[in-house]
Amino acid sequence: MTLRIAEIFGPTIQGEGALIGEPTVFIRAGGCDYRCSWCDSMHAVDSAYRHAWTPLSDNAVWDQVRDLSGGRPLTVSISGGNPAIQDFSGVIALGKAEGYRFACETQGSIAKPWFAELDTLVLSPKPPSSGETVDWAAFENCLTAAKGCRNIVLKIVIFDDADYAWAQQVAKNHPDLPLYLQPGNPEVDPNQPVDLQVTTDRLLWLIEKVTGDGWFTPRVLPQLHVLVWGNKRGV
Ligand SMILES: C[S@@+](CC[C@H](N)C(=O)[O-])C[C@H]1O[C@@H](n2cnc3c(N)ncnc32)[C@H](O)[C@@H]1O
Ligand SMILES: Nc1nc2[nH]cc(C(=O)O)c2c(=O)[nH]1
Ligand code: SF4
Ligand SMILES: [Mg+2]
Repeated sequence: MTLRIAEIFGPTIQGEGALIGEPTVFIRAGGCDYRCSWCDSMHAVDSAYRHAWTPLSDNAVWDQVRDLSGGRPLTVSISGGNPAIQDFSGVIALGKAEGYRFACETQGSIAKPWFAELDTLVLSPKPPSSGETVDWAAFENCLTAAKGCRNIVLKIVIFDDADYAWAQQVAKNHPDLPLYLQPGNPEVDPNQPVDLQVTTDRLLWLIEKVTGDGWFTPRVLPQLHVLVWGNKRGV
């Protein structure tokens, strides 16, 4: 299988959601079926960056991950773009044979059989502020495809009150999925510093919404990598 890869980097720490803080190597797939207005990874989405996406075989991808991790098994995070456009089953098989674990981040718009091979599937359906509309039938197909994956979680980005209300409805419809909320980052230019006060104010706003409403099921987390590195790429 030949994969279109925007970047492979690490080891770093997983900055978001269920595996926050866990050492990981990222594989960022090139290409996405969405165009979220606030996407922080447009270099893996917009076809203007296509020239920088490298066609790599499963083995070539795996060799890079092994080199970056020094051959010591860790959790590999497959993100993008939408990695579900492509077939990562070969890479996952190569890694599992060497004792590595796999997590994948996807918006839940395309289901793939290889979801069942993952240790963690992060489904991140997009709220109204993204400008995208969720196809809930496709989302359900992702859940079905992932049967066998022990850790399926929801991660929702919240920019405003409408996103927050939407997340509450999603939580109601999926009470069995652990839910992680993260404030949206409005500053996504990799060449501009992030204002940490703005970042923590948005986190505080979200924490106060959740606690004020007595909504005690989600976990509220910052993007740890943004606090540490801002919008720097490759971390
Ligand atoms: C870049 S996306 C790639 C994977 C997949 N396309 C998805 O959206 O889940 C990885 C995660 O970053 C989140 N994200 C993207 N832009 C963001 C922003 N400006 N602020 C906060 N989270 C953001 C997405 O919602 C998603 O949970
Ligand atoms: N450290 C770190 N954590 C992340 N969690 C999700 C990321 C992503 O862009 O998919 C990401 C990323 O790019 N870096
Ligand atoms: S689905 Fe993910 S990668 Fe695609 S545009 Fe939205 S945030 Fe960016
Ligand atoms: Mg990111």
